[in-house]
Amino acid sequence: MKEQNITVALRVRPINPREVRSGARPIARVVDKNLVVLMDPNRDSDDILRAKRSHDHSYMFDVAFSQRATQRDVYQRTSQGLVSKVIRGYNATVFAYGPTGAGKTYTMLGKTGEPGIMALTLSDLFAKMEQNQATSRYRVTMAYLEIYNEMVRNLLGPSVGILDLREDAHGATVVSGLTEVEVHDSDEVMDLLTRGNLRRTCEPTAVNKTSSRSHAVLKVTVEQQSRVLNMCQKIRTGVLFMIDLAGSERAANTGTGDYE
Ligand SMILES: Nc1ncnc2c1ncn2[C@@H]1O[C@H](COP(=O)(O)OP(=O)(O)OP(=O)(O)O)[C@@H](O)[C@H]1O
Repeated sequence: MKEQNITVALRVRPINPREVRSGARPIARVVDKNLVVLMDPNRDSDDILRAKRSHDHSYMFDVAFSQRATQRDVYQRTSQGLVSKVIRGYNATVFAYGPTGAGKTYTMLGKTGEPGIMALTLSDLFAKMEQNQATSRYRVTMAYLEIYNEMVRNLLGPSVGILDLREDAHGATVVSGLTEVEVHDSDEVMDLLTRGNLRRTCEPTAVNKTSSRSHAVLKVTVEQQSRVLNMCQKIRTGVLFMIDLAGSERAANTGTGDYE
């Protein structure tokens, strides 16, 4: 894929048994890796009078995934390239949005045996740092928070308190009191993510019985310093944000595509 600063990807999730029972059928078709056709749900090939009035719509993305795409396919073609950049001191953000039940949490977090983008990214990050151990020294910290009803909550702290947004001395917005934990391998990260997720605010919606009602933000900070003795050697810091936004029920019901 051509080098660019923003990649927009679309993933079509498989239709679920409940939708099949209610008479739904897939209308999104991924054509040619980055073109998605939304077929007119009212299209009826037997109805000759209306055949010419079908309102299919085509949309282009940087990359599009069909319902057959695996978690690793999605990771490799969206986020894998960011790992070496974050290690070199660049900042990057990966976020998922879409209506409730679209598959954001599945894509970002995954489930047992099907790890999502967060776990796959961190696992590669640690593997890459291991390869560079001889020449570089690293320190990795992570923080995990949720935003629910306009309130910021710490998902890794000893207790789930409400945190304040403040400005630091350089005018940057910071979350005051956010727990930053130093991590040493991807197992440790997975353990913290799992514990943090148990604290997330969940509530069933009409279309998703395991709906996460909050935005979850994972912040991973990588500090890198050369082992070659050089007094002028600066520490390079790269920050990776991975965000699972809460999906709007209104968007799911109306197909407006907006989100809360
Ligand atoms: N690509 C997929 N393959 C298999 N199952 C999927 C896929 N995408 C989503 N699902 C399943 O669909 C259901 C809804 O997905 P998920 O909870 O990720 O939606 P969401 O977009 O995060 O919704 P919300 O905004 O309500 O939290 C879950 O049971 C999830 O496991």
